[in-house]
Amino acid sequence: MGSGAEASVAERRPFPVSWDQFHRDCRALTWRLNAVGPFHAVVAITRGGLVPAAIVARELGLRVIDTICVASYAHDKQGELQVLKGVSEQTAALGGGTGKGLLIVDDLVDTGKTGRMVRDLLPDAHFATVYAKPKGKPLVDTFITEVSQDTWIFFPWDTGLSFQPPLKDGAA
Ligand SMILES: O=P(O)(O)OC[C@H]1O[C@H](OP(=O)(O)OP(=O)(O)O)[C@H](O)[C@@H]1O
Ligand code: HPA
Ligand SMILES: [Mg+2]
Repeated sequence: MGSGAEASVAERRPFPVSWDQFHRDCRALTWRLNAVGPFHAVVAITRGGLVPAAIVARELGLRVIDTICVASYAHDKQGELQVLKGVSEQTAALGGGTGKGLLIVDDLVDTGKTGRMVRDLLPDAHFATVYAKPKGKPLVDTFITEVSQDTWIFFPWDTGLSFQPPLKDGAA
């Protein structure tokens, strides 16, 4: 980097997360959220937020779950953020129009662009993510694990088991 250009996935530190680890981190997140709530509903930021939202909602006993559907990254490159769908009128009313008492969940904040957008839509909601990078951290109310900005998190739903060459054969 250094030229201002965004690093590709290959240039970043890989941080692979297993299903087990993700589940544990979501449960840890819920412990913190349980001390902050109660919440009327969970709002998942699609698509990555759907998985932690299901686990958090299960742990908190919440059954009203809505989505804000966004599109931005094409694999690792972030384009213009597009809101494809906002929360329903019913969910908006539960949050008094400003999101008070709503719990927004996403898998991570990176640059904070998505976080800023949801904060603009629902300024009084509580925004929680499982992972946070430094640039996005100020936008999140609660998170579990911070990773460096030059890290790329590989989520279990994006990855699969594959052969790893031994270290002595040149594996990183
Ligand atoms: O802080 P930011 O730089 O905005 O990046 C964080 C967002 O990027 C990823 O979603 P993505 O847009 O890749 O879509 P997906 O959830 O459908 O995978 C991730 O799930 C967050 O929502
Ligand atoms: O580190 C990341 N991993 C997966 N998806 C992402 N979207 C933005 N940053 C990341
Ligand atoms: Mg996402």
